[in-house]
Amino acid sequence: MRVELTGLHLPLGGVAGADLRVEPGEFVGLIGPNGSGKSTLLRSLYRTLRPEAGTVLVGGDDVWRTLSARRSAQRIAVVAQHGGDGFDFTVAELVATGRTPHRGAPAADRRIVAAALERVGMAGKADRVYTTLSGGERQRALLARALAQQGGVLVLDEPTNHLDVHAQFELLDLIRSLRVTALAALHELNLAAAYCDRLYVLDAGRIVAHGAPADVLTPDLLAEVFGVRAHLGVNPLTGRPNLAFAPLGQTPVPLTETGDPR
Ligand SMILES: Nc1ncnc2c1ncn2[C@@H]1O[C@H](COP(=O)(O)OP(=O)(O)OP(=O)(O)O)[C@@H](O)[C@H]1O
Repeated sequence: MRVELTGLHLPLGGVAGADLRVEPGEFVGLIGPNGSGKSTLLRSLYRTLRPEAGTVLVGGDDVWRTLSARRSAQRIAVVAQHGGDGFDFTVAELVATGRTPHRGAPAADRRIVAAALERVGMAGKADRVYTTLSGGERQRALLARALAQQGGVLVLDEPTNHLDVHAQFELLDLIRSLRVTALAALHELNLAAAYCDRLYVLDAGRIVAHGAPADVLTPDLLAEVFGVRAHLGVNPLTGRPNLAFAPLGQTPVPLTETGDPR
């Protein structure tokens, strides 16, 4: 299912004139500094912040003008930051809320919820109260709810928050394996480079670059947008782009021809 945001102006976050497209089955990362408008832009996609201008198409239909809230929730599942806070639901109850847009048969819904919990490795914690989970367990429960929703599009707002390094890989591997259309706001640029097919860079509400990670994550762009010095290399373990960072202005360490410090 394709996602197309065109000429998007939002009442918050300074998002002005944003164009963004996610092709069916693509995993696209949205990166940018704190406060650049990533969450705000995602909210317009999952129908919680109405655009002032522009269109949000999912599967060819306008989320705001054509689809009802229920129809759009059948297509778009969300793993938002703090998505389950404030509810004393058990994990199974929380995940079952992912079935709300479908109004399916209860027995079938229970099977879908159980399968989603199994998929994220949370089957053993189905009866725990959500608010008693660790940060990483909460992220898995929220992903299970999104899986249970069975939309063709997955929107994720910093899904690797609170996860240890192994759990980060596991979660992003899982998302890739779903082969859904996915758009994720990510802070960890090396994870974005390793997992995303393409990246969009937001700076003060404007999309300033997009493309393949190795084309986008240039030292010049990272200096301008994030205010850091960066070295773009290759992760010797994965062959994917790999960044090393230093504060702008710090004296560079002299390197040998192989890129090692002298
Ligand atoms: N409800 C709101 N009321 C007022 N300002 C808001 C609201 N929501 C967001 N903003 C502002 O819009 C800007 C963009 O916020 P947003 O949360 O989209 O940024 P972000 O790129 O996701 O940031 P972070 O990386 O820190 O999560 C910020 O300056 C924020 O304070």
